[in-house]
Amino acid sequence: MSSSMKSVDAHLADILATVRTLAPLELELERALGTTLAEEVSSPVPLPPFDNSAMDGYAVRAADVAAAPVSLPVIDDIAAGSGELRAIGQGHAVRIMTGAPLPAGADAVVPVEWTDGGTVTVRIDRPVREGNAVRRAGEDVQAGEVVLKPGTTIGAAQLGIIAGTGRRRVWVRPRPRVVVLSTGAELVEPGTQLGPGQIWDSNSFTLTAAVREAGGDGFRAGTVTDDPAAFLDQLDAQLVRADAVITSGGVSMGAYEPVKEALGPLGTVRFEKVAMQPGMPQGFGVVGDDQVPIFTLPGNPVSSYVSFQLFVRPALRKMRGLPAGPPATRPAHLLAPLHSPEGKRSFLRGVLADDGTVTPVHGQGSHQLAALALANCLIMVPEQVTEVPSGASVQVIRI
Ligand SMILES: Nc1nc2c(c(=O)[nH]1)N[C@H]1C(S)=C(S)[C@@H](COP(=O)(O)OP(=O)(O)OC[C@H]3O[C@@H](n4cnc5c(N)ncnc54)[C@H](O)[C@@H]3O)O[C@H]1N2
Ligand code: MOO
Repeated sequence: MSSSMKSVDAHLADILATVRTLAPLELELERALGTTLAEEVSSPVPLPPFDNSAMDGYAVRAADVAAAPVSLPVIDDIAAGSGELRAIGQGHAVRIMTGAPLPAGADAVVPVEWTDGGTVTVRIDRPVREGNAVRRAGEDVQAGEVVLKPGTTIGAAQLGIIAGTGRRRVWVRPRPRVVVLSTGAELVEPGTQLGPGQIWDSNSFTLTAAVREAGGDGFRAGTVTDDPAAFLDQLDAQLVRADAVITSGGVSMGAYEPVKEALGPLGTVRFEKVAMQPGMPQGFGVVGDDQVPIFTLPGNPVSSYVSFQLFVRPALRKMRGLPAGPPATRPAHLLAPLHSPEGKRSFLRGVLADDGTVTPVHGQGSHQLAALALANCLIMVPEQVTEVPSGASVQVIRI
C-alpha cells in the first residue's frame, strides 16, 4: 500500500473515536420510532391485568359441562370493557366476549361454536377442560417485570409494548439529524432543464435517503456552487439543526474545491487519501461551537455512497447508542473474475443471489450510478489482491 494513504480501518477508527453518542431525551411515543431506548421499561401492572376470555362464548365451571350436552341458564352478558361482574354459581353460564374479564366462579370458556348460542339458556355440546380459552393475568408480563432493556432499537412491536405498559413518553437516544449538502457549479435540481455542462444533483437525494435507511433523519440542504464563502454561509445556517453534516464534492485536486478551501483553514477537518476504490479522497472532522461531526465525501456518486456505507453508517450507529464497527461481511462465491488496484481495498458492486453466489454488475466506474442501483452488495477485495478469479470465495457487504 502506498505509504501516503491512510487505511480504511484507520479512517473508520478515527471517526468512531471522535463521534459521540447522542444524549437521551424524553419523546412522545409518536416520535420514538427508530430511536434507541435509553431506559429500562417495565410494566406497573400485570399484563393482561385480569383473567379474561380468549374467545367469544360462555364462561362456565368446567365441572358443570363435563356431562355435555347440557343446558345452563345464562345469568349475565359480559362485553370487553365491562367493569362490574356477577360471580357465577354452580350450574350457571355467562355469555362472554373475547377480552372481557372472566367472572369469579368461572374457570373455563366454551366457544360459541360449541353451543346453540342461546341468551336465556344455552345448550353446550362439548365438555371443556378447566382453563379452556382463559388468558390469565400476568401471562404476558408480571407486575414490575422489565419488558425492554436500554439499547433496544424501537420498532413497531417495541413501540407497541411501551404503549401496552401505559407509557405516553419514553427516554430514548434520538435519531441523529443529519444535514446533507451537495457542492458543484454543474449541479441543478432534478425537475428543471439541463443547460450545457450541467447535471442533475443526485448525491443529496442518495445521501439523505441513506441517512434515513441508517436510522437518522436526513435533511437535504440543497446544493451550493463552487464558492467557499457561500458554502460556509450555508453550512453555518444549517449547523443549528444538525447532529452531523455530510457534504459531497469539492474535496479532490481540482482548481475549485470549495469544501476543502472553506474547511481546510479551520484546522478541525482533515482531508486525506484513504486506500480504497472508490472513495479515495475523504475528509472528516468537527465544525462549529458544538463540534458537529462533518463528513466531506467525494463527489462521484458511487464514491459518496460507498463512503457513506463504510464511514457514516457506523458513525450514525455510535451516535444512536448502538454497537458500531466496520460493516458486516459475509462470504460469497464469485461468478466472474475481478480486477482491483494494487494497494487499495476495492468495494465493487455486485448482485448477491439467494444461493450465495455473487455477480459483479457491468459498469464499475465511480460515476456509474445506474450500475450501483442494480447492485445489492459491495464485493470487498483486499489491498494486496489485484486479480480475483471466477469461482473464488469473496467477502461481501449487503447494501
Ligand atoms: N487529479 C486528480 N483528480 C481527481 C482525483 C485525484 O486524486 N487527482 N481524485 C478523483 C476521485 S477518486 C474522485 S472520487 C473525485 C472526487 O472529486 P470531488 O469530491 O472533488 O468531487 P467533484 O469534483 O465535485 O465531482 C466529482 C464528480 O462527481 C460529480 N458530482 C459531484 N456532485 C454530484 C452530485 N451532487 N450529484 C451527481 N453528481 C455529482 C461531478 O459532476 C463530477 O463528475 O475526483 C477525482 N479527480
Ligand atoms: O476514489 Mo474516487 O472515489 O473514484 O472514485
